[in-house]
Amino acid sequence: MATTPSIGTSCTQSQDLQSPLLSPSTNDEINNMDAEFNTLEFDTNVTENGKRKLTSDVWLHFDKEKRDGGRFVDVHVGVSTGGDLSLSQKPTSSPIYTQLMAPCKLNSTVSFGHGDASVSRSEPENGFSDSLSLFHSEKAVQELLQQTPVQGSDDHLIEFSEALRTVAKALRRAAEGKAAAQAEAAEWKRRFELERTRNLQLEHKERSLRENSGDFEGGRLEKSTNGPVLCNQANQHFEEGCLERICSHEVLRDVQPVLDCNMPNRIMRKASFKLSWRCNGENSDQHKHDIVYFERGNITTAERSSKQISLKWESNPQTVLILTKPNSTSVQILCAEMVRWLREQRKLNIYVEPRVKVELLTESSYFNFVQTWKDDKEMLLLHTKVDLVVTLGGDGTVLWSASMFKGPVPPIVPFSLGSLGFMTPFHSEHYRDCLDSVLRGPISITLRNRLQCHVIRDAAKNEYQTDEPILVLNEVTIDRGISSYLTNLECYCDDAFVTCVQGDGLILSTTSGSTAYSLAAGGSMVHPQVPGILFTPICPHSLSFRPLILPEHVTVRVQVPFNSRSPAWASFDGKDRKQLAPGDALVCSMAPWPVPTACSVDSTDDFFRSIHDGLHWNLRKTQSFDGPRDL
Ligand SMILES: NC(=O)c1ccc[n+]([C@@H]2O[C@H](COP(=O)([O-])OP(=O)(O)OC[C@H]3O[C@@H](n4cnc5c(N)ncnc54)[C@H](O)[C@@H]3O)[C@@H](O)[C@H]2O)c1
Ligand SMILES: Nc1ncnc2c1ncn2[C@@H]1O[C@H](COP(=O)(O)OP(=O)(O)OP(=O)(O)O)[C@@H](O)[C@H]1O
Repeated sequence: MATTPSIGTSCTQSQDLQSPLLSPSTNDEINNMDAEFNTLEFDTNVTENGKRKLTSDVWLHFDKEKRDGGRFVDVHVGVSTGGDLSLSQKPTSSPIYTQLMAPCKLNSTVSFGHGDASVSRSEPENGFSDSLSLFHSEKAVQELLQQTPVQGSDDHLIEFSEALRTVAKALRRAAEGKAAAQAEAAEWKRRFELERTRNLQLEHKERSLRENSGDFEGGRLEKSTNGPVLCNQANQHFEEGCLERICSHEVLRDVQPVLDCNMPNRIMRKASFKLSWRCNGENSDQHKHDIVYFERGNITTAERSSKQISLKWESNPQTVLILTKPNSTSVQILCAEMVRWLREQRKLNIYVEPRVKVELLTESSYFNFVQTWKDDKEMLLLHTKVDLVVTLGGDGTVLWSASMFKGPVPPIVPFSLGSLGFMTPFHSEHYRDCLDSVLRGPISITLRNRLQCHVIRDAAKNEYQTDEPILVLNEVTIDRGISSYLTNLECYCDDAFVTCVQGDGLILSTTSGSTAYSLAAGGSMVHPQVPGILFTPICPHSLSFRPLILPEHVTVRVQVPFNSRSPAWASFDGKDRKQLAPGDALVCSMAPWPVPTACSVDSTDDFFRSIHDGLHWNLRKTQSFDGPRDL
C-alpha cells in the first residue's frame, strides 16, 4: 500500500474585496463568505500498469451563477477528463465576486505505485474563524513544501512530488490571500455596522419628523410616500441579501428627508428609478451574466452580459443640480436661462454651486429660490437630495462633477460647451428638448467605471485603510513631476510583479479615460462600458514596453522603490498632485460607484460619434474608382 499524504487545505480562493459586490452594507455577504471551503482530493482509482495517470491539465475556473440579481461565483479545480486530481468546493451561494489565485497546472503522468493517495480536509464551520484548522492546514502545506523533492529514478514519482509541491505552493498563496481577505472583511463589517447604525438613526429621525408634521396633503404627499416604500423595499432586499446590484440601493434608499427651504412644510424626496438591461434592442430586467460551464474539460459561455442600460423613472425627478464651467460668460447666460426654465416650466428644485448662486443673485434677486450648500460636509450629502445632475462645460466639467460625489452618483446629463466633449453628447442649443426627454425617460445611460486610489505612505503603512479613497473617472497618473530623472516605479498586479516602469511615468486609466491622456501616451481606445484598467507607460525608456489592459477585478500597486533617485508624483484626473517619496505606494482598484452619464443615443453610438467627431478617427479620403484593378 502506498502512503496516503494528507493535506488540510485552506480555501483556494481569494476574495477581491475591493469589488463593487462586496460593499460595506452587505452583512450577508460577509457571513456567506465565511462558509466557503474546498476539499482537495486525489482520487487514484485510475491506474495504468500500476501507474497513476493525470491525463489532463488541472484547471481553476469560474462558475458564475445568477440568483436574485446578485452575482455568484463558485470555484472548482478539477482534472478535465479521466484525471485524478480534483479540488472541489461545497456549493455556495455567496454573492462574492471571487478572484482566483494563479492557476496551478499539472500536465503530467504520475506514478503512485499502487496505493490510494487522498488529500482531503474536513470542513470547518466557519472558515475565517477556524484559525486552528487554518493553522494546521498551513502547517501541512509548509511541511509539504519543506519536503526534499523525491530523488530517484522513478520519473513518475518525481513528477508527482513536484506536482504536489506546486499545489502546496498554490494553497499557501491562497491561505495568505485569505488572511488578507479576512482582515479586510472585518473592516467592511465594521463599516457596515457603522452605516447601519447611522441609517437606523436617520430612519428614526424621519419617522418622528413625519409624526410631527401631520399636514402633508395632496400631490406632494403622494410623491413623498413613494420614498419610504422604496426605501423599505430596498432595505428588505438588502436584508434578504438579494441585491439588485446595478441599481445601487444607496441610490434608491431614501432615508434622509430634506426640507424644501422654499416651502418649509414640504419634504423633498429623491425620485426613484429603475434600471434595466437592454439586449438586442429589447428591454429586460435581467442582467445577463457571463456564465462559464465546465464539464469534462469543455468550457462554454452560455450567456453574455448586456451592458446597454436603460433608466426609467418610477417617480418624477424633482431636484436638479446644475454644475457649470467657471469663467465663461456663455455658460453663465445659459445657466441662468436653464434655471428659470426648469423652475417655471418644469417646477423643479434647483441646486447650484455656491459660486454660481452668487453669480445668479448678482444678476437678479429672482434667483433666491436656488439652493446651494454651505460646506464640504453638506456637499457630500448631495447624492441623497439630487435626482439629476446637469453639466454645462466640457469633459473637465464632467470630471469635476464626478469628483464631487465620493459615493453613489446621480445620473449626469452632460451638455457640451467646451472644445472637445468626449463625454458631453448633448447640444446646449437644444437643451429644452434634451431635458424633457431625459425627465420623461426612459434613457440609455453609460455606466462609467471609476478607479479608487489609496496613497500609502511608507511612514504610515496602516493608515490608508481608514483614509477615504480618491476616485477618478479618467485616470491616475504617476510621473516624474519636475524631476529630470527617469521615474522608477515597481508595479504589481494583485501580488504578481508586473514590471518596473522606467520613463516619464505610468497612467492607470479607466476605459472612459482611454480617449484622454492614456490615448496620447499610446494606449488603445476602449469602449467605456468595457470593464478594465488600462496600464499605459508614458515615454518608457524601453522599446518593448507596450501598453496593457488589465481585468476589472485586479488591484494594481505602484511602488516607488527605496533606491529611487527621486520622488514620483501622482495626479488624479489631472488634479490634486501628491508626492510619492521612496517607499510610498499607490494602490488602485475599480471603485464600487460608477458614474452614470445619460446618452444621446446609446453608449456605443455616442462612443463612435465622439471618436469620429472629436478625434477624426481614421479619417481618410476614399480611394477613387479609377486606377489599376485586379478583376
Ligand atoms: N497629453 C495629454 O493628452 C494630456 C495631458 C494632461 C492631461 N490630460 C487629460 O486631461 C484630463 C483633465 O481634463 P480637464 O478638462 O480637467 O483638463 P484640461 O482643461 O487641460 O483639458 C484636457 C483635455 O482633455 C480632454 N479630455 C478630458 N477627459 C477626456 C476623455 N475622457 N476623453 C477624451 N478627452 C478628454 C478635454 O476635453 C480637454 O480637451 C486628464 O484627466 C487627462 O486625461 C491629457
Ligand atoms: N464647476 C467647476 N468648478 C471648478 N472648476 C471646474 C468646474 N467645472 C470645470 N472645471 C474646471 O475647468 C476646466 C475647464 O473645464 P472644461 O474642460 O469643462 O472646459 P473646456 O476646457 O472649455 O472644455 P474642453 O476641455 O472640451 O475644451 C477644467 O480643468 C475643469 O476641471
